[in-house]
Amino acid sequence: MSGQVAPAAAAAAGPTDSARVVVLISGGGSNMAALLDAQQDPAFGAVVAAVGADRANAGGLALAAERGVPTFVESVRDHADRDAWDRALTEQVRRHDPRLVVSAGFLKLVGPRFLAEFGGRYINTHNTLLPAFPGMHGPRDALAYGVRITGATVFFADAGLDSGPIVAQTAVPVLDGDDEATLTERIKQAERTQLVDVVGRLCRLGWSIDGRRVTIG
Ligand SMILES: Nc1nc2c(c(=O)[nH]1)N[C@@H](CN(C=O)c1ccc(C(=O)N[C@@H](CCC(=O)O)C(=O)O)cc1)CN2
Ligand SMILES: NCC(=O)N[C@@H]1O[C@H](COP(=O)([O-])[O-])[C@@H](O)[C@H]1O
Repeated sequence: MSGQVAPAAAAAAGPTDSARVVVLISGGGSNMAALLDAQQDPAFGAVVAAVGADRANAGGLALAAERGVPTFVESVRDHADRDAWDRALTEQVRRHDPRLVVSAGFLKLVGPRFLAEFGGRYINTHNTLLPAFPGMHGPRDALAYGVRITGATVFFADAGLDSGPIVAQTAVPVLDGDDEATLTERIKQAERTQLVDVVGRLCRLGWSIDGRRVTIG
């Protein structure tokens, strides 16, 4: 994965100059909500153009709609096969002409058609310090292993599972007495701060990817 994406307008003076971002979710969308809060500042440099989900009961959809953000749902079960779903998701996202696609708790692996169009400008936030503990249950797996430090990772997604080039990481301690819920929530606090920072910098300054090396600006 290599390539370069230019910054948004030199001085993103407001929403009309901000980079368009599509956010993909499957659940409550607290990371998505943090981006909606951040974009209230015109200097943020990004605006959430749409929020998509793989299921209609994703709680974040209602939250986005309440704030006037267009939403869409593409469920795998509504399509003949996974490739048809991949095509449909790609078309839905394309409609919103994003500079950047962000997934946060989006519980589907996107396929080759999506990556052909958005690879290199599709980031995901994951609630562990990759490459440790990829997949659906990061905090649970970290707790079970007994690590003392975990955290969250933002990376450019590729065809693998949580294996793409890393943009940023933030460390979070595992405390005595933690269970999956307390650790997951502590990670989320740091994760949201990191995601807002990374999305803002990517959109304001642009980025380049050379192999596994990501450079912002
Ligand atoms: N091509 C890629 N797509 C996605 C990636 C990625 O790295 N490459 N990251 C995920 C997010 N993610 C962890 O951060 C993740 C999401 C989903 C799964 C998974 O096993 N999903 C199953 C179905 C699970 C379900 O619906 O309950 C599946 O896709 O069949 C693992 C990791 C976002 N997409
Ligand atoms: N690897 C998949 C996965 O578990 N992702 C995790 O889902 C949460 C979504 O929270 P949110 O819906 O409150 O933003 C996030 O913490 C994210 O790291």
